[in-house]
Amino acid sequence: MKIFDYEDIQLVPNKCVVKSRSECDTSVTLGKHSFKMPVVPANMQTIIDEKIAEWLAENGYFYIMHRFEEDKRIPFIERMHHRNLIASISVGVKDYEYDFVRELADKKLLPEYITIDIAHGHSDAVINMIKHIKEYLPETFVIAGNVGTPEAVRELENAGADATKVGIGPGKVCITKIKTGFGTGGWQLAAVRRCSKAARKPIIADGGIRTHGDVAKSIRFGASMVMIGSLFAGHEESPGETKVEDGVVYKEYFGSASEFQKGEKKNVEGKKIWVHHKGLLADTLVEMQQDLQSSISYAGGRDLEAIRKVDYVIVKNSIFNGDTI
Ligand SMILES: NC(=O)C1=CN([C@@H]2O[C@H](COP(=O)(O)OP(=O)(O)OC[C@H]3O[C@@H](n4cnc5c(N)ncnc54)[C@H](OP(=O)(O)O)[C@@H]3O)[C@@H](O)[C@H]2O)C=CC1
Ligand SMILES: Nc1nc2c(ncn2[C@@H]2O[C@H](COP(=O)(O)O)[C@@H](O)[C@H]2O)c(=O)[nH]1
Repeated sequence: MKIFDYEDIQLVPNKCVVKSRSECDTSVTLGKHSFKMPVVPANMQTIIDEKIAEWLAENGYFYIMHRFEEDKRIPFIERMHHRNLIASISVGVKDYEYDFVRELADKKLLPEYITIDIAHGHSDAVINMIKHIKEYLPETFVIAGNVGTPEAVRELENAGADATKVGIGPGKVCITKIKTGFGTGGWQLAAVRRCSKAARKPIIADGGIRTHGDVAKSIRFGASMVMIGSLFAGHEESPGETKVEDGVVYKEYFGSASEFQKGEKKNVEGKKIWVHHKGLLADTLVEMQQDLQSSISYAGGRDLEAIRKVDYVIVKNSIFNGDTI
């Protein structure tokens, strides 16, 4: 098994076939809908809120609303549908989530996307929830995760998942790899590759993206979509606290399994960091899209398909993907 991570890989350029990078098409289709870019902000409370979700949907980006304000989910779906926007929400696997899915069906509120958002997705808990959603909301596109192995991808797909999310422990505010010794931290890109070879449906690479070039690398190794937390943290619009130290503005970014999210110190597998204020999210998205257009031109093509076929070299290996403890 070849083991590597984002920082270990360089993609090898091909002859350019476009006159301008602006000709390169970064759009992607997931389920019945197409989006501007194969990128989705992480469904975390310091990355997305309803305002950002609405803005992303209005502007042609994929989004997944987090699941940490449970009571707001139904009014959110109603508001999005009232405006003819896609509703994309998250659920957990606790008993009350089964009732929630039934309530959606009873009210004929059919979200276009539901993401089952659990740390260890290769479990009967997730398999049963996939089947439950498919029974009550058969038209909804179900994203299930998180997993880190081909076996898990196949099992969740067989249970009815329309896409699986790959990444156990590569996240910037993740401490799973340190606290449990398990996961894809340090070899996330190789795990994406292994999983995508087994997959019959789309894979979402989740966690460990540290540069815009990592999006192209994820696509090269089989991802259809890339979930990103830290690169989207710290923007003007980002939810969460702001602090100023020595004239420098910081914003908080915390893990969904951190004490800050959970409100208690139980099974903590996430931490909080302060990131530099980065300006407007819209500007970062534009820059990311331009960089991806450039990646497509280096791949010698006009759309994302070109990236999937490029050669690559492994330049080094490190287990922390640029992170420190
Ligand atoms: N991608 C990643 O690497 C990780 C992501 N996270 C994020 O943190 C949030 C909280 O996740 P999670 O704790 O799963 O959600 P929940 O708190 O909803 O717990 C999920 C359920 O699964 C049970 N469970 C059994 N084994 C595990 C395990 N190893 N890890 C987690 N739950 C387990 C839990 O019981 P009990 O609590 O009693 O064990 C609980 O009933 C999610 O948003 C998730 O995406 C968290 C860690 C890793
Ligand atoms: N182990 C943990 N992983 C977490 C936690 N909260 C979120 N996450 C995962 O991280 C990615 C974002 O990664 P990034 O490198 O882009 O910042 C996110 O989508 C989750 O899968 C957590 O508390 N612990």
